[in-house]
Amino acid sequence: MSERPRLTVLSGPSGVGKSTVVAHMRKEHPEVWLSVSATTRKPRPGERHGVHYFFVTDEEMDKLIANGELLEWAEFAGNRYGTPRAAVLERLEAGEPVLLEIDLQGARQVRESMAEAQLVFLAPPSWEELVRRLTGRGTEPPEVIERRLDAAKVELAAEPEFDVTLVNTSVEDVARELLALMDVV
Ligand SMILES: Nc1nc2c(ncn2[C@@H]2O[C@H](COP(=O)(O)OP(=O)(O)O)[C@@H](O)[C@H]2O)c(=O)[nH]1
Ligand SMILES: Nc1ncnc2c1ncn2[C@@H]1O[C@H](COP(=O)(O)OP(=O)(O)O)[C@@H](O)[C@H]1O
Repeated sequence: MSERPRLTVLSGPSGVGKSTVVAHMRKEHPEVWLSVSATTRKPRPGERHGVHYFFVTDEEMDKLIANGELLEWAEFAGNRYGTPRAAVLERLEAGEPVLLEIDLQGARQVRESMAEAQLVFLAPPSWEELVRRLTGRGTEPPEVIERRLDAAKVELAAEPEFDVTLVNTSVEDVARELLALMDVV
């Protein structure tokens, strides 16, 4: 039996390329299960309920938290995000690799509650490139970008807390490295 951790957390600043890397990886390995988070953020064009996120109201999020239905949750740049607990535990019990794409505060909570989790930090090649990617994505207005860049400074400083750092220069390379860390290939 594999000794590798089965729960992998991918974190990194907004705009570094987490979603892009995960989408690339799952195109070739659809068997890799990614947890779908609940969020109070409004959907971006093209985002679908139940696929990218479960888009919930503030009241619904209050209930999920109060009922202990989230494995972890955090407020990020003015919205709340959380990982539904039941689906993750089901997959882990079935022995399947599980991937969470969550922020630094969430990663810290997972480390506390699941010591066997593997924490992976996705870093940008440079600060300038991070700004370029976040701005170039064109999904947020300037004041939201500013807020996310402030959060990015805190997240970049926390990189040493992670087990592994991958630098997102090439999406293909990072996707391959992540699969290897998850013991999928
Ligand atoms: N703690 C926590 N963070 C999450 C969760 N889902 C998403 N996030 C993080 O929230 C941050 C903002 O996500 P999002 O609004 O989709 O922006 P994007 O990452 O720039 O595309 C990112 O760092 C996500 O990884 C979750 O369930 N829990
Ligand atoms: N390795 C890369 N090289 C160049 N651009 C990238 C790379 N990875 C992602 N991007 C681009 O950067 C932007 C932010 O990526 P995204 O996956 O939305 O980031 P995140 O999920 O971390 O917020 C997108 O426009 C994406 O196409």
